[in-house]
Amino acid sequence: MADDPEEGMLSWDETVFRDEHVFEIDYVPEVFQHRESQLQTLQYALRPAVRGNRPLNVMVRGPPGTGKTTAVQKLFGELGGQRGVRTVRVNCQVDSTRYAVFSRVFESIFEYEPPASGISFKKLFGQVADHLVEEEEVLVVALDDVNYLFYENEASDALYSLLRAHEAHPGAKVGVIAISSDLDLDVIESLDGRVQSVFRPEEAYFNRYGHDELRDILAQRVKVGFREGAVPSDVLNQVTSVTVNAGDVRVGIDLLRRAGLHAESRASKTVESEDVEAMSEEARHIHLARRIDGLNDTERSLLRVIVDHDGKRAGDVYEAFSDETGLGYTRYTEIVNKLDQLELIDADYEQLEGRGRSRTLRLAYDADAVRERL
Ligand SMILES: Nc1ncnc2c1ncn2[C@@H]1O[C@H](COP(=O)(O)OP(=O)(O)OP(=O)(O)O)[C@@H](O)[C@H]1O
Repeated sequence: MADDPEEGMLSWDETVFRDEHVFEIDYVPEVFQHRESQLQTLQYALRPAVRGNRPLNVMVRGPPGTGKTTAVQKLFGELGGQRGVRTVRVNCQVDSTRYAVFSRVFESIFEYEPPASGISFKKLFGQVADHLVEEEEVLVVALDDVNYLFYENEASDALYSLLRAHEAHPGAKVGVIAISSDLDLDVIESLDGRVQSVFRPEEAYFNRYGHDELRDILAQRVKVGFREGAVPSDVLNQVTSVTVNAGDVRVGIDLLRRAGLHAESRASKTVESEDVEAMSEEARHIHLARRIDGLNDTERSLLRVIVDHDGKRAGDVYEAFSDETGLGYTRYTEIVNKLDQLELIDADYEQLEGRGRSRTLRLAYDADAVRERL
């Protein structure tokens, strides 16, 4: 058999994976290590809900891919089983207005979507609150990626309504977990004074994982996701290094999956260093892909225009943008600011000779990499 050229090769129906699903974004890992203190803070804050009382609010912060969403999902998984507690996670990247946030809560409670138009916010809010009071349910809302509510200038209104629900509707008990991955955004400071006075949250900070923590997490994913022996330890080390540099577990998880598929395309039973190398570039761009996915058509149009006018002055870019979309300067500036906050572009002021200050718009990524994902 030693001479068999087929040895070590995959046949067409074989795979290096045991369970490929564990590499998908909606997978909630069974083993969740290295977040004990953050989980404790969340548990402490939410415990009153189990006893029928209003929980403490929590501000969860930390860079992308540090387990914030997963921690909340894990706790919600446990809490959701308790009578009298309703948990709702809202992805503010998708639902980025107060109305959309409450629609999501409504949908979770009544199991159908509220009519898209024709129902006022007040009514929507009233129905949610009445339900909580009548059913004696405590509501815990996680506003995931809450930074997007700030970009749309909806954060103060949304939080105000949630936090003061009990004033308009006595007996309604609502707690909020606000999750932000935008470290430049001072959430509390950016809220209106009227909201600041009622939002004094507990804080849970999710720092970046260190090298060894990342290796543990990725090793665990390899264990459940790959067949035994398919990922040798030096390959795992290589994936860990790429992940440490990116600082986001997602990069490592995505890289493992892609490297596995690449190995399969070579009909190899094991993932090798060359598979990781071939796929590293793609995995590093995972943030870029995610950020672009969250943009609407107009925002994409502007990004496309900037790709073609990389490094030009804001005024010149505006002309091209307005030719294409017919939109005005105010809307244009709002979108520029959003793309800047998302770190897709750098919009920095520069002193121009004799003309005062002007902003220059530069892509934060390689133009081809952006174009491919638009
Ligand atoms: N301690 C951990 N153990 C196992 N998997 C983890 C751990 N931390 C993060 N992950 C995984 O990393 C990925 C990203 O985690 P998660 O979505 O929770 O991060 P996040 O901090 O909410 O990111 P973002 O701010 O970008 O939304 C998920 O696939 C998650 O399963």
